[in-house]
Amino acid sequence: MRSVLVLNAGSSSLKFAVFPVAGGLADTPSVCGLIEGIGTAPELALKTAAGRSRTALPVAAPEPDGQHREALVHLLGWLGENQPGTRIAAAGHRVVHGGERYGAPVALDDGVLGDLEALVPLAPLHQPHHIRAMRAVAALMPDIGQVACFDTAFHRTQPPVAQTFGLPRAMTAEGIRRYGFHGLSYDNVSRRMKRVLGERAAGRVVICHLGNGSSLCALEEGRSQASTMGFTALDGLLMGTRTGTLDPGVLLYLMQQRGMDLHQVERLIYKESGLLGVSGISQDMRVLLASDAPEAAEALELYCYRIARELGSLVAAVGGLDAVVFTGGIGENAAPVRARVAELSAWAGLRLDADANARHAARIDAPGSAVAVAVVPTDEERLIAMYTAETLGL
Ligand SMILES: Nc1ncnc2c1ncn2[C@@H]1O[C@H](COP(=O)(O)OP(=O)(O)O)[C@@H](O)[C@H]1O
Ligand SMILES: CC(=O)OP(=O)(O)O
Ligand SMILES: [Mg+2]
Repeated sequence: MRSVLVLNAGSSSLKFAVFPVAGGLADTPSVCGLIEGIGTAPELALKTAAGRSRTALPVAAPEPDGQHREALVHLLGWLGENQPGTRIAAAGHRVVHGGERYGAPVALDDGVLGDLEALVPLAPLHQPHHIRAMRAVAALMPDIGQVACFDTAFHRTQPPVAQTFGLPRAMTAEGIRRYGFHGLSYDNVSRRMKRVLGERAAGRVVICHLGNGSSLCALEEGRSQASTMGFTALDGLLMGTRTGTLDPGVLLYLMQQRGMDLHQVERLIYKESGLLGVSGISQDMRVLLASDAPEAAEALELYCYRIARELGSLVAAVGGLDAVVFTGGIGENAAPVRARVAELSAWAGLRLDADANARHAARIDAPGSAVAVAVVPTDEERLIAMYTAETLGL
């Protein structure tokens, strides 16, 4: 069956989903999963109608480009053997940074690839891996079309005041401004939240995308008005390994007084901080929630406190609050995080139904809560498949 292959390539993982397109785009993928541990001990984890499985993958190439290509070769080989009817007609990619130029999905060519490469310094944790996956697909399946779908695109509707730093205006004109990320997730959730929120979906809504990377987005009439992430995916909330908002004076201090160089600072703020750095235990929310260590509790409290403070800032940006939506691996699954954020945001009118929250129900606000609170699982892959099929006219 003609299908779209959706790829979301990260530093050590390749998430994928295959959506049949014959007779219209399927709602659910025929198969999805991820290859994780690329660079260490790669494993293919799959979800199909038949159930779940995990298989270790032999990978020989020493360098990351080669390993990503091998991971893709394994995936395509596996699809050929186990989903024999599947014919990949196109590939759609999640791309974290689209810069100033890309406000909508785009068919890939050498010019676009060059532009995306120029944005690598703005998203070092993500962008190089997307480009590797695109090159690997081009080498292995030269005849299929590829589409890049951008995390930044959804935020184009923000007013200039929400996009501007207090820098000299020439720098703003050069594109040094707030872009915002997780846009594919916000786009997808905003399309589906009406079912759960009714009329409030068109009001002032804050979506909390809480995953390994975490951010908030304030929407009005389903359009992005402000977000906690800025020029890069470092800004805003505390994350798995990223600091979130940090007084820039700390960076000057570390470089001037401690002699840290650029690479050390980059590693510190992207990879060694956040939940991992504060707890000293793990970046994984499941591990922290299960831990009795006071350091884990401190990291959790800081994570929730930062969300609640930023939520207050977004309420100010849109002048009120009608609904809050939780999504992402943490937002969808970590009831204690939702409970604590709601408790700290009681002033804004949030009150949770403890049982509904514990069950991860679609609506978790208590009767009489001034603000509606919902849990809406995000599905970035389905949206990428849709944009890919639309862009290529499949
Ligand atoms: N059942 C769960 N309870 C609590 N946290 C969870 C659960 N499942 C996943 N998570 C957390 O979700 C986070 C990953 O979120 P995800 O959206 O998959 O991240 P990303 O897409 O950025 O890799 C991890 O911190 C993980 O611990
Ligand atoms: C933009 C971003 O932070 O993405 P992720 O959550 O996948 O790391
Ligand atoms: Mg994610």
